[in-house]
Amino acid sequence: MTTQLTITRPDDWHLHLRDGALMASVLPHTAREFARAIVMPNLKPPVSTVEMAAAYRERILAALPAGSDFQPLMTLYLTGNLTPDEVVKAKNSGFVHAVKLYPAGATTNSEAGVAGLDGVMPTLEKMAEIGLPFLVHGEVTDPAVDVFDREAAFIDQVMAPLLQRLPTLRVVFEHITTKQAAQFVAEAGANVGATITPQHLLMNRNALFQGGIRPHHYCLPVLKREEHRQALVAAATSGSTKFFLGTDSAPHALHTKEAACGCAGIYSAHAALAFYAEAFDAAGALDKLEAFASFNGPDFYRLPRNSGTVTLVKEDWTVPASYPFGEHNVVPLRAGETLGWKLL
Ligand SMILES: NC(=O)N[C@@H](CC(=O)O)C(=O)O
Ligand SMILES: [Zn+2]
Ligand SMILES: [Zn+2]
Repeated sequence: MTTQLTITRPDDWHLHLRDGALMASVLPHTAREFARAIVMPNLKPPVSTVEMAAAYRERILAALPAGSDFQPLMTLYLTGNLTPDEVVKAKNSGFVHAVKLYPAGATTNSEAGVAGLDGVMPTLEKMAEIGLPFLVHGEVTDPAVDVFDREAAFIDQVMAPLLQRLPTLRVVFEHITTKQAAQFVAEAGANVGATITPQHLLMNRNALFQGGIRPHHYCLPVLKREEHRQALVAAATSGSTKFFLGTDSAPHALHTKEAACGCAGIYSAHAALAFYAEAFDAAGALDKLEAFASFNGPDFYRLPRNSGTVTLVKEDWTVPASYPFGEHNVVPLRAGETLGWKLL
């Protein structure tokens, strides 16, 4: 039985850091586990220009714990105003690594997103030309589509037509949650990859209603049936280079989760690698964790792999009931429960 695992220093390819005092509270968790992270731009107002991304990056760097060499990799929020010139500027900046699609109304702070892709085709064409990755929250927003079917519908209605139109566009299908998405990505060209979160590897939708309603298990895309969880585990542990680590750690203050209309987002940054180790261990695939966590992401983004290592040990520890989050608190995934893996 494996009791200790040393891997190349990993990165988180999908992270919400928020801003200000909230960011300062959660940033140390990510900086302890990861060398770099793709920082999502869904602030209010959204990070929609290179100038805004530069300023946000400076705020993150200023909030890092002393001695940390963590590097935030910035992204731009796709609004109807993002021009082809601005994506060229982004690519040339060296610190903006992608553009993010939030279909309007699909998720937290998506109001500024686009309703469809027709109006932004010149911008997407420019991205395909210069090789700037397009990160996609892949859910349709049509209220007539069942919430559990919105990702599968997105593949047929948006993702497949987009790639037919722009076959060389580099696309990351973010936080995939279904067997349809796993299969689509596996069968697509080398320009298409996907991130997978810890919660979608560890839980199915029963976790939303385990003995009562569980707001801290609610995220978007919402947890799916067990068959989908199994397909995601199979994809992550398959050895395919198309799938990589992206926690989608998305902190919300306790009172906004435990509410009549609670926010979507699961906080996992406090124990991200422990969660992935648990999922890969359960699948008997710990030997596949390093490529998923530390190689496939940088290779897709055409960035160097990290040097240095981190070590995980099979050792019980108890997750706190909450962590400070600015002047509030955030309830982490598995709050008050025991985890079997620990980052040294
Ligand atoms: N995943 C979530 O449930 N929430 C994310 C937004 C997102 O990634 O869709 C957030 O910013 O809170
Ligand atoms: Zn999303
Ligand atoms: Zn996200």
